[in-house]
Amino acid sequence: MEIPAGLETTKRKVAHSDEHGFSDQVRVPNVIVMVGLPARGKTYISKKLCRYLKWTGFKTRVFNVGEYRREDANAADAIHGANASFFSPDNADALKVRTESARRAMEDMAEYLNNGSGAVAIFDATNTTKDRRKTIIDFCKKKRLRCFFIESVCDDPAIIDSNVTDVKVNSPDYKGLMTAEQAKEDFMNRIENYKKQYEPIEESEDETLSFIKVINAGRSFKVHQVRGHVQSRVVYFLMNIHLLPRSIFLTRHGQSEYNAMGRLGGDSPLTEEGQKYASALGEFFEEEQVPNLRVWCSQKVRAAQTASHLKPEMQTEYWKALDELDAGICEGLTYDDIQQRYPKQADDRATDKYHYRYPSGESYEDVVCRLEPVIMELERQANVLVVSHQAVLRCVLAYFYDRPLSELPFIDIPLHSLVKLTPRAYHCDSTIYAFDLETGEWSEKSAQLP
Ligand SMILES: O=c1[nH]cnc2c1c(-c1ccc(Br)cc1)cn2-c1ccccc1
Repeated sequence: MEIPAGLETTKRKVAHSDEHGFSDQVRVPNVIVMVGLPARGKTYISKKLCRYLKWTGFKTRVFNVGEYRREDANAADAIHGANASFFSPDNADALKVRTESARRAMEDMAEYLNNGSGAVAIFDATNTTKDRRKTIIDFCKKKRLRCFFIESVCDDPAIIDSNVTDVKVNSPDYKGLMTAEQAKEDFMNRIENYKKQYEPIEESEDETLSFIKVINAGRSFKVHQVRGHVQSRVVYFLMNIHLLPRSIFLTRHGQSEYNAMGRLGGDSPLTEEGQKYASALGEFFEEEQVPNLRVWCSQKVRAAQTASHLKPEMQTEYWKALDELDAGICEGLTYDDIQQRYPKQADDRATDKYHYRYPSGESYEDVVCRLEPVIMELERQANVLVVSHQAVLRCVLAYFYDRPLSELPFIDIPLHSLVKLTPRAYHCDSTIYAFDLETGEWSEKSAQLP
């Protein structure tokens, strides 16, 4: 009997299980293993990936073998500093310390994933030999962990040079031991030592291997056997990030009628004061002359009015995803109203402000979820100004500042202030410009946030 098109029953989705018997249906902890010569951005990728995965709700931690080695080396005292000779393949003592450090890091990783409720562990080390990778694969099989390799291959001298200059010369390995020039030269020798034994990943080494090769900081990729949700999110993230210097500007709308009345949400216009801020914002970017600035604005009237003083050629785009957290049945109320009418709601919100969802409304967790595409597009872009709302900017700043989600709902975002974020290798420089309505002046505060 012919089944009308579209009504055929879909086959019951059988849980896909790979050759290790890991099925997609159960939570399989993920190990992400970095591979690459020194100064190929392994720690850069590890930190950035960890920050992104944590923000999207995966409990993630980086295990950096260099930190373990420095602990062991200090304890052993046998090895002086960690200059290039420490990394010579002929230095048996040092090799012992390095192997022991890697072993300890792997044990801690398995503990974190199997007993510490971690979802993802990132193993940040060179892992440049087939032997070392085989050890890791066997270890993960034994501990029932899913393994994904990220190899960073880079032969662009400019990128390597920026890496050594930006991060290596300040490495704890050299602290106080030598000048920046000496440190740079020593580090180039360390790289030569690693090159002697470097075996790039090849499919032939293990046909079940899941890996991505990132070539020259994302100029091209080779992806092989991606398995599961986390690995596909990781691949997607790596294909969207870039190293180009740029700034991200964040501001709330100017004061609105509802702000002045202490009312939540709504879609009210700006007050006189709010309009003053909007006009000052236009003047700020008239003077700042930020190259190719893109303007992203929520679809609320108060935000659109705030962005209306910016030059038309700045191509303002309106994103619904940037709208304020929806307070549901509490929209338009003051906090006192809520305390009177819905005391239990007020209590629940105070108990867990991040997960609390307003009836018929949203939670901060819901806002993070709808902002993920905005964050991904911010990673792709260059200079962007975001004109949005308090709850939304708390989520965006928590991402760039790497704040725990529990702290996110408490990040301070005053009205009439503009945050300029400049992402660096391992942290974010940030400048806060506060506009004073009385004097019509901007004051500036800089901070290097972790
Ligand atoms: O591929 C590199 N080779 C040398 N260095 C590098 C990279 C990358 C990198 C790697 C993958 C992707 Br997707 C994007 C950037 C970042 N960095 C870096 C540069 C300066 C400071 C800290 C890190």
